[in-house]
Amino acid sequence: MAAESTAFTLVLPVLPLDDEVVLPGMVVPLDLSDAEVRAAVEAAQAAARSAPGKPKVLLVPRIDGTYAKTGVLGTVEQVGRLADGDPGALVRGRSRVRIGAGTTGPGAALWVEGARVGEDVPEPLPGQVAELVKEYKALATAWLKKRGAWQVVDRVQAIDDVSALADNSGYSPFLTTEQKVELLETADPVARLRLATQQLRDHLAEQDVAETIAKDVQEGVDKQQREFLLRRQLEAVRKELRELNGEQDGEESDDYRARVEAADLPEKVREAALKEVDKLERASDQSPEGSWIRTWLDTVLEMPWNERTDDSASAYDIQGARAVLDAEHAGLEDVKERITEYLAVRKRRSERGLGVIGGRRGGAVLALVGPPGVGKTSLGESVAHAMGRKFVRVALGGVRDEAEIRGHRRTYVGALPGRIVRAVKEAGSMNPVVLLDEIDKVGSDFRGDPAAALLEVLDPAQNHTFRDHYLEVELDLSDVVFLATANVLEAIPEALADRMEIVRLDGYTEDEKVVIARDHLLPRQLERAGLDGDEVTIDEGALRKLAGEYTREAGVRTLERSIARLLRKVAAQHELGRRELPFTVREADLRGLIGRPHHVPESAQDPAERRTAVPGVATGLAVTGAGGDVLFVEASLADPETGAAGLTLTGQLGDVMKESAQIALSFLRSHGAELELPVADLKDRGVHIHFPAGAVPKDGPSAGITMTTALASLLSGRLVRTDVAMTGEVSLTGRVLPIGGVKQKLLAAHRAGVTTVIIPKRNEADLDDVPAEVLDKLDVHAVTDVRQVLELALAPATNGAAPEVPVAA
Ligand SMILES: Nc1ncnc2c1ncn2[C@@H]1O[C@H](COP(=O)(O)OP(=O)(O)OP(=O)(O)O)[C@@H](O)[C@H]1O
Repeated sequence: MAAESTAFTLVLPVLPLDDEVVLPGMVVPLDLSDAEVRAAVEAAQAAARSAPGKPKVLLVPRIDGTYAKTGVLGTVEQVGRLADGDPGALVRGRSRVRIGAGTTGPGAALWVEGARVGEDVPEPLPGQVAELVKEYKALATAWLKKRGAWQVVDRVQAIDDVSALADNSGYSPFLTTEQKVELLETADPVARLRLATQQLRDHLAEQDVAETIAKDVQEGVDKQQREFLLRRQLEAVRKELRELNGEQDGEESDDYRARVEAADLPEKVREAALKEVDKLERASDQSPEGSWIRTWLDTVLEMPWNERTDDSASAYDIQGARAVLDAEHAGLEDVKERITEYLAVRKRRSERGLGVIGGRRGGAVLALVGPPGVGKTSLGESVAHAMGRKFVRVALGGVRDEAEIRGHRRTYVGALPGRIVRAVKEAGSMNPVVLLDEIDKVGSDFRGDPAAALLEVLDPAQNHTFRDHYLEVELDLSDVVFLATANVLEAIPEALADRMEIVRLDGYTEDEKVVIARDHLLPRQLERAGLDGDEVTIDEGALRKLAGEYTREAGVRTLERSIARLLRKVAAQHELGRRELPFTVREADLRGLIGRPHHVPESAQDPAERRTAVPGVATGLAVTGAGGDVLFVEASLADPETGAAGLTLTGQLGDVMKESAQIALSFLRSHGAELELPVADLKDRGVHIHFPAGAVPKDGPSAGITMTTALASLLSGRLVRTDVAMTGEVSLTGRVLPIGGVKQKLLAAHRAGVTTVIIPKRNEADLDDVPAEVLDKLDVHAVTDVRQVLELALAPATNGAAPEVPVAA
C-alpha cells in the first residue's frame, strides 16, 4: 500500500515536460535550449549552492498546458552538450512527489512545495504479486526479444523491486503520454505493476494481430506477383508458339478474360467464369478441354444475366392486356377471363412486393388443356404480348431424359445446357413467358424423370436457384412466367398437375369456327398467299362448309390448312390467267377448287351405306387426344359350329374398356330375358366386339352403354337409330353412371351430324358448359338406366322386312 506523507517538506523548481513523462529510475537527457527547462535547471543549480547534494528539480508532465498532479523528483546529473550539439542536461528520476502549493525561490523558475509519496510493498511478496512480477518480466522479455534488445532483457530480469519494475515501463515507446501519466499517478506499486502488465499484454496482442495481417497481405502480394509473372511468361510462350504455327496474335484465349471482365455478370457467375478462364489459359490450345471450356464460356456470356424486358404498361393496365387477348383470339370468353384474372392477381401481388403464389396451392402456372388446334400455343403467345414480354416455346413432346430439362454434366461428350436454360438464352431476357408445350407428353425411363426436374423449375420456392447440370451456376427463374399446354389432362404427371391451374379449351362449335376463320385465319392466309383482302374473300356459306364437311376436328388447324389450299389455288389460277380478281369463293366453288368434302354426316349418307345399316352397330361418343369424336361399336356372334366361345375384343382397348365390355355382356346375360332379348343365343356362342379405327388405342368406361346397345341390337335384330349417339358407363344392374368430357362429346356429336344424344342423368349439370347453339340443335336425353337407352336408341322391329331407318331432318 502506498503510505502518503502529507507533510510538504520539499520546495522544488518545476521542470515542465511536454508530451513526455519521466518515471523514477529513468535517466533522460533534456534540452536546455528550451527556456522553461533552462530556468528550472538554473534555479536548481542556484539552490544547490546553499544546500548539500545535486541540484534537484520537480519533473512534471504537462498535457495541453495542464500539469499532472504528481511529479518526480529529479537530480541533475550532468550539464553539457547533447548528441546534436545543443546544450543539455542529464536528469535522473528519483521518487514520486505530490505537488503542493506554489512558493518562491531563486531564478525565473516556478517553485512549488512537494511531499514525497511513500511506497509500501509487503515483504516477502504474496504469491499473487510474485506471479504478476513473473508475468510482467515474461511479457517484457517477449516484447524486447522481438526488437532484438537483448541487453535490456537482462536488465529487466534483474529488477526485483515491484515499484521499479512497474516504472521501467516508462521506457516503453508504445505507451502514450496519457498512459505513462496514469502509471505516474498510480502510487500503489502493485496496482501500478498490474497496470503496466495489462498495457504490455494489450500491446503484444495488438502487435500479433497486426503481424498476422501484415503477413497475410505480404503473402497475397507475393502470390499475385508470382501469378502475374507466370502469366506473362505463359503469354510469351504462347505467342512464340503462335508465331511458330503462323497464327495471328491476340486471339480469343486472352480475349475471354477481357470478355468476362467486361460482361455484366452476377458476382458468383463472374467468379466461376474467371476460374474457367484460368483453366483455359493453362490448357493447351488444341486440347479437348480447351474447347469444352470455350463452349461453356460462350454459353455463360450469351446468357441474359441482367437483362429483363420492362413489363409493358399494358401488363399493369389489365384492361389493355385483356384488349390484346381479345384482339388476337375470337371467342374463348372463359379462357380469356381466366387469363385476365391470372394477370390481375399477378399484378396485385407484385405491386405489394409479394412473390408468385407457389407450392401445391396452384396458381403459379396456368395449364391450357385441350385438343390440337384450339389455340393453346397462340394464346400463350398472346399472354406474352399482353404482358410485353418475350415469348419462347419449349416443346416437351417425347422428352424422356431428365438431361433434356436440366442439361448434361459438362464431362459428357457433346454436353449441352437443358431446354430451360436454352429457352432463357433464346429469349434474351430473364423474365420471358415460357410455354412448356405438350407437358402431357413427357415420359420417364432409366434416364431419369424429366417431370421431377420440371417440378423444380415450376416451384417458386426453388426456382430462384435453379441449377442446370451444364451451366453449374445458379439461374434465377423466379421472374419467368411459365405456361403449359396439354392435350389430355389425365396424362399430365400428377405431381405437375398439382401445381397447375387448369384451363380447359374443349373445342369450337361450327359458328365459332366460322368467326375465327373469317377474322383470323383468312386474313393471315391471304397474306401468306400474297393476296389482298379486297382481291379474294370466302363467304360465310363456304367457310361453314369448309368447317363442317371438309374438316372434322375440335380445333381449327385443318380448317386453316384448307383455307390456305383454297387460296393457293385461286392465286395460281389468277396467275395462269384463268381467273379474274376480285373473286368471292362461295359454297358452290369449293368442289371445283379443292375437290369433294371428306366428312359427310352419316345422316346424309345413302341409308344402305350407313354404318348403322346392320344390326349390332351403335354410335358412341368418346374423347381422344384430338378432342371429342364419334365412334362406332360393332358386335357379332360367332357361328356355334365354327366360332370359338367366349368374349373377343379388338380395337386396341385398355383394361378398363375390356372390363366394361364384360359388364355389358353380363348385364345382358342376366337381364336379357326381361328385355325380351333372345339371350339363349349367347349360350355357347362367341361374342366379338370391335371398335373401328383399330389402330387408335382407346380406354375408359364411357362406352358401356354403347356396347350394351350394340349387343342388344345384334340379339334383337333391331337397328340402332342413325341419329342417336350415346355415352355412359353401365353397371351390372343396368344403371347408367356418369362419365367425363360431356362438352367435347356433344361438340363432336354436333359436328358429326347426330341429332339425339344420350348422356347419364348425373352429367346433366355439365350441359351448362355446352354452347347454346349446340344444345339447340341436339335432343339430349339424360338417363339413369340402360333400359331407357335401349328404348331410345333401338329402331322398331321390322319382322324380317327391310329395316325402316329414321332419317334425321
Ligand atoms: N380463338 C381463336 N382465335 C383466333 N385464332 C385461333 C383461335 N384458336 C385457334 N386459332 C388459330 O389456330 C391455329 C392453331 O392454334 P395453335 O397452334 O395455337 O393450337 P394448339 O392448341 O396449340 O395446338 P397443339 O396442341 O397442336 O399445339 C393458330 O394459328 C391460332 O392462331
